[in-house]
Amino acid sequence: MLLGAIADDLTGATDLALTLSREGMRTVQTVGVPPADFDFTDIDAVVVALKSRTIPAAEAVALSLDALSCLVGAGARQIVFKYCSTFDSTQAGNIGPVTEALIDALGEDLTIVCPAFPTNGRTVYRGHLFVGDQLLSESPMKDHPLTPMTDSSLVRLMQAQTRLPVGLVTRDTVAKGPAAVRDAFARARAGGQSVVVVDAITDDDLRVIGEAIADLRLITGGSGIALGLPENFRRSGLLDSDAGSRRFEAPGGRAVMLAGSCSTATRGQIEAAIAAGTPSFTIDPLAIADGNVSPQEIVDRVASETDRVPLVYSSAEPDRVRAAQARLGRERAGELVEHFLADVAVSLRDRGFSRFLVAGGETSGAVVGALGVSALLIGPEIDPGVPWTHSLGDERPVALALKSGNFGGVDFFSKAWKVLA
Ligand SMILES: Nc1ncnc2c1ncn2[C@@H]1O[C@H](COP(=O)(O)OP(=O)(O)O)[C@@H](O)[C@H]1O
Ligand SMILES: O=C(O)[C@@H](O)C(=O)COP(=O)(O)O
Repeated sequence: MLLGAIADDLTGATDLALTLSREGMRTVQTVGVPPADFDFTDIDAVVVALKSRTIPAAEAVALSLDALSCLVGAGARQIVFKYCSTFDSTQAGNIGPVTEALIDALGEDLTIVCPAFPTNGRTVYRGHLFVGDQLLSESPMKDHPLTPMTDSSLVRLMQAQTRLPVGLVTRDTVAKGPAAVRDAFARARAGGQSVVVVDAITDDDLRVIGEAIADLRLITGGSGIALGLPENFRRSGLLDSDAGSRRFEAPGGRAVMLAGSCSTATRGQIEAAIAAGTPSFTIDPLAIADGNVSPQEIVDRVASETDRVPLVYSSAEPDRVRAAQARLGRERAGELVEHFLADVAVSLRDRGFSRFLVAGGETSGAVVGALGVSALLIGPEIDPGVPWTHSLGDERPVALALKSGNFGGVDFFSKAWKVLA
């Protein structure tokens, strides 16, 4: 085992695991901290998926430290703390507190912050995070149900969450190459900074940074920051370039799509799927709270759709989300939907469904947790950042496409099934 990663949500973990496997590392994703008897043989990278993005900071720290000690115990030479490419967090955390705990535990004096993922339009320039052509704070992320992002300055966002002094390495330096970036790190250290935001607007920038961070034991960022890491291990003779990946065999069986993401991208994908004739069932947190809809009722309706892959969704536009939250509270509204969709998934699996497409990071965490999946093998990419996966070590294996809310083209809900066919 060379590289260990701790991801703050499930879809984020899958995104990172896809990058690492595409760059030639034999990668396994675990759901939660692997058990003591987990077999790390023939694995180059392990990505531990937590559900720690929006839980209380102290719990996120404790879980992340557990994951760290497991990964370091298994031999990981480098640790990546993976968070969202849109820096999803609140002033209380959890990116700052977790980074601080990991840097302390590893006894390191410097780490970087780099959520850039240029392929999906996330770029960092002069420390400001862009989503496509918009600043983060002007992007649809300003209306996220759990982590509305209202600032775009990564230095300010990070500094609000940590007592560690935060600095910045700008694109001008990155453009000069890895040695210049390493010099900038040395200057940051000398100036007492232990966290530096690093600009990146292209994959080439990420590969330059990747080379410059070869000796950092802790790296924090989005999946893009992992682009250049496998090459470091190859260069130092630790990673076998011929290591074959394990065969991906998705179980056959009935399929369903479950969406709890309210992102603009997911809502567009739902609209396109419905327009194309997908049987769909919408659920609403207020209806769940009032007992006006039950998982069993939805399961019966889904099971009766035998011609096309049905879609169950709670996704709604910001006004409706705000109305539900005003009555139920932000957390309860989210939990009601997550539990509902998780119950639907479990009942469908009991009825023989074995292929699940889930939209939304928190939603995926809830569904996969309820299905009792403990590890995932990464399969073919559907769209950037989203692969098919299948469960490992399960008596009733399932195929899972776990879509980050913001990812995927407008035809994602039909393309996914073509990729699996
Ligand atoms: N109609 C709704 N009203 C309020 N909250 C909702 C609604 N639908 C879904 N949610 C909640 O919004 C959150 C969406 O987060 P997540 O699943 O991570 O999606 P994304 O990947 O887009 O961030 C979940 O907690 C989900 O349960
Ligand atoms: O980095 C990203 O954007 C994703 O990998 C990610 O973390 C997804 O989170 P959700 O949007 O909550 O699914």
